[in-house]
Amino acid sequence: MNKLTLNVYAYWTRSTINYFFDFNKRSVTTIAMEGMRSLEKPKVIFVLGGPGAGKGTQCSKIVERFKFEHLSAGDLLRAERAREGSEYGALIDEYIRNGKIVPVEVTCSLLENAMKKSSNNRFLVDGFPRNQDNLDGWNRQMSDKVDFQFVLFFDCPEDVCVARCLTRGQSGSGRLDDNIESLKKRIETYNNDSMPIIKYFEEMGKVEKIDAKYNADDIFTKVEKIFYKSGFQ
Ligand SMILES: Nc1ncnc2c1ncn2[C@@H]1O[C@H](COP(=O)(O)OP(=O)(O)O)[C@@H](O)[C@H]1O
Ligand SMILES: O=c1ccn([C@@H]2O[C@H](COP(=O)(O)OP(=O)(O)O)[C@@H](O)[C@H]2O)c(=O)[nH]1
Repeated sequence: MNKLTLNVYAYWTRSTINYFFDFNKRSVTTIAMEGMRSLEKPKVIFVLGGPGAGKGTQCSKIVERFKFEHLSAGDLLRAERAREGSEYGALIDEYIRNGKIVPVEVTCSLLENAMKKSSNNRFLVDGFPRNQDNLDGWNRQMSDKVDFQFVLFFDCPEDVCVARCLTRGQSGSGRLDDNIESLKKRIETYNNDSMPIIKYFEEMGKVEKIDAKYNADDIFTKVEKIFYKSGFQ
């Protein structure tokens, strides 16, 4: 056997050994972890608060810091409304303009599909559940499939909410409902239909409430503390 053949042989032997070691290392640690993670139910946090309370703004910060996936029920509905051929486009349009809450079958399916598509197992469900129909539908379709954590509630005075939404509308949000007529209806829906849901979770000791009238960075400092306390890194 000449020197070149010997080197090729040695190289091949080393590569083969390395391959099996790497494979075995992956199989005991990574594959087991991947397997365990896929068996775990996804963790879900509901993010609630009035229109313009800052839910979306804080969710973006949480995504960056804690690697959650942000599922805004409102954004999912707006995307479905805009989807060509959607059978729910006109219905969603009518509900959003009037600050009414879309039937849960539509919203819950959009949320479930988005969760199925994701490889993440931590979700911020933003702007849902907003009324008893939402909560009942979620309990029927989703509650067994997820590991619900708590409600993150951004408590914000009405006048601050209205001012923020109007500014958002004037700075080109393109939203049909960031105008004073729709806002009056959204606030009414929030007080009549969404507040009782927040109270229900509060009675279960499942609400983390944050005063949301301050600036976004100060609010996030409080949000961070809640997430650390709840075991998220
Ligand atoms: N803490 C805050 N202070 C002032 N403006 C804010 C704050 N949080 C969000 N905003 C602004 O108010 C508007 C509504 O915020 P957003 O996060 O979209 O609220 P929500 O998702 O609750 O409707 C946006 O234009 C956003 O930039
Ligand atoms: O679960 C949901 C979430 C939103 N919406 C509709 O979408 C609008 C906008 O909701 P979003 O959360 O995007 O905005 P917010 O009012 O909190 O600023 C609401 O007024 C509802 O008409 C709904 O019907 N069901």
